[in-house]
Amino acid sequence: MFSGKARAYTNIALIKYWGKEDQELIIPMNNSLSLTLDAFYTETQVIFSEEISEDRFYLDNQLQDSKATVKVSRFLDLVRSKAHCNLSAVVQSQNFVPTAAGLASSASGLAALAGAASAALKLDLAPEELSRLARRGSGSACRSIYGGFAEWQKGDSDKTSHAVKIPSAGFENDLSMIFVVVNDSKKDISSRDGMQRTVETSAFYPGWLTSVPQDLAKAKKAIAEKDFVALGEVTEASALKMHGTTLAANPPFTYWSAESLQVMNLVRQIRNNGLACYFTMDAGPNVKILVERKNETALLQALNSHIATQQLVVAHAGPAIKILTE
Ligand SMILES: O=C(O)C[C@@](O)(CF)CCOP(=O)(O)OP(=O)(O)O
Repeated sequence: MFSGKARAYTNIALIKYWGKEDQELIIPMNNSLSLTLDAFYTETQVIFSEEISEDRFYLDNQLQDSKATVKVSRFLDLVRSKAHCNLSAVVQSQNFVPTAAGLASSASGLAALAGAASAALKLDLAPEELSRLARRGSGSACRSIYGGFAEWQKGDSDKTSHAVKIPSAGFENDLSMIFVVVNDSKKDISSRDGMQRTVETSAFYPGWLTSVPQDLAKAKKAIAEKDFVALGEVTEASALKMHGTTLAANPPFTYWSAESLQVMNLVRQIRNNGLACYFTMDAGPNVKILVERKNETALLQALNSHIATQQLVVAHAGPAIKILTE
């Protein structure tokens, strides 16, 4: 019996990953840059044993259906082949999110799975190798191996496509990210499906792709110079351009709801009133607001005086993945 456990934190991209060059290997079309956060994480335990006849996957103590289990099994096959092991496993994943409103991310889940499974089989992977493995589970998961700021270098092969930590002299500790949980009933299009449709059909996609390198350079310069306004501006621009591509997809779609737009407009209004804050958006209606930690309370007050219904969740910079001893 071989057991391993890991805790991995979610990350939010400031320069977005949106589109794959290789679906199977999950090689992206562009580099991306993220901030790992402390508010949401996943703890996963993996037990390989001769006693287990087939892979089983429990999420928050619920046995998952065959569709979800197959995805986990395919990922475990990667780990088993690296370890020359053919044992089946039980996977127990627990999402620690302050609200059930769909904030759990595949990034923390797949990163924790990669950490736990490789630890169980004593693969002893270096962070870069663990990032490569997590990438095979979900692209953004490769960034959750690191704490603080991480850059996913797209590379052009399984070996060269992984994230690296961005040196930041602790700038991440000057930041807060506030999640405005916008409850939206309509079924989201998964990021995997959304980006595939966009790459294949959107007239705006090439424009997005050509804009990423300079945005990435701006973001890295802003981090190096601890320039919050520059980082916020390029973060908001990256999100708007990424989401702009979905409007020109066929069929067109958007992840934004009416409430999302209201919150984005409120962020602009608060910023125009003199409080530096910037939003970003991913594959859902929730709005994430980047603010300097010293202005966190002022921003929460401004938000609370305008939006009563939504939930606000405050996050700060989070740590690297942690392999937990049994
Ligand atoms: O996180 C970002 O850079 C931007 C997004 O969140 C925008 F929605 C995409 C994340 O995509 P992911 O879930 O990693 O896709 P997978 O590789 O198909 O599993």
